[in-house]
Amino acid sequence: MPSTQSAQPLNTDTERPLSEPSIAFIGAGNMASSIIGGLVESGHSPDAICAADPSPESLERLRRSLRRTAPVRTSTDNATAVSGADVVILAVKPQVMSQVLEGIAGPVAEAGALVISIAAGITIDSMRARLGDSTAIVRCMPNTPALLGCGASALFANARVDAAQRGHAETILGAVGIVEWVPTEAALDAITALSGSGPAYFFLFMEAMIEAGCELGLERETATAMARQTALGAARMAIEGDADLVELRRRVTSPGGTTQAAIESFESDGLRDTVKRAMQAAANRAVEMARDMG
Ligand SMILES: NC(=O)C1=CN([C@@H]2O[C@H](COP(=O)(O)OP(=O)(O)OC[C@H]3O[C@@H](n4cnc5c(N)ncnc54)[C@H](O)[C@@H]3O)[C@@H](O)[C@H]2O)C=CC1
Ligand SMILES: O=C(O)[C@@H]1CCC=N1
Repeated sequence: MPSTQSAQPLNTDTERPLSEPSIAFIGAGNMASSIIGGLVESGHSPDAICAADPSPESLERLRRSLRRTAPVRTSTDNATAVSGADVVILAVKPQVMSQVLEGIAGPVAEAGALVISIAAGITIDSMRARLGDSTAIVRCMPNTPALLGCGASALFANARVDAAQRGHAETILGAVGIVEWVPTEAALDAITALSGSGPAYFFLFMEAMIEAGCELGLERETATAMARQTALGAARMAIEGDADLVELRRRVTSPGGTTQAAIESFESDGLRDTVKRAMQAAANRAVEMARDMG
């Protein structure tokens, strides 16, 4: 039988590859749990991951979500988790970010860690002001489908981030979906409005379709099953199909048929403008949240 030993050199203290960064998650809620789950399933050593959260309930939910794999390390103290980490992932709500950064600035500087923030609307400048000018920072906007490994994350790095650290950021977020680097930090506000908040738009559209289906006389259970499967099928065709979105739509739309009647109704009701206004509102809110943080 061939040996299954890792080809990479190992850190003899921990038996994990030297190239594998140790990662501290600050906040162990929904997004952190998704990313940790993806990392562990893609082969990252659980003992190279520590999650800190003051809420024992959050830590317990994280442990339960990882019940099929070896447990990650946990702590109720952020500074303890950060100590010695190569990468620190900030996965707390924007409202507590200021207090969190002040508590970990010392250990982050000491470890020379890369900081990756997934918080909406928290700028690199505001983090740098609390962590120090020399801190390597990546701002990331992921989304909740990360939970199923089909997330979409956009990344922007400050000038302190080196090539190896960019690689770490890509590997970590790549464990739960696709990753795109954006050329400016401002582009992240647009990304937040598109893919960060986007899953909720599709859920809302599906809710509206289910309600309309019920009004047309369907049982709710039937309407729900058909709407869900239609969303899945459309998403898969958009990604895996052989044509662009306009062509895929054209193929459903028989001239003078039912789809044309519906599309004309959407267009005359201003669906495209409705979407533009909603996404503008989301992007504006991201900018406001950044201003509130200062
Ligand atoms: N939910 C979403 O769709 C997305 C969320 N985000 C961002 O991800 C971040 C986290 O969001 P969720 O995971 O949804 O929130 P969540 O509420 O599920 O998790 C936040 C966790 O932070 C913990 N926490 C509170 N104070 C803390 C402190 N001082 N130190 C350490 N942990 C603390 C809470 O106990 C909680 O477990 C937010 O900044 C949000 O803007 C980004 C993209 C999508
Ligand atoms: O609603 C929010 O503020 C966060 C950011 C993107 C998705 N959820």
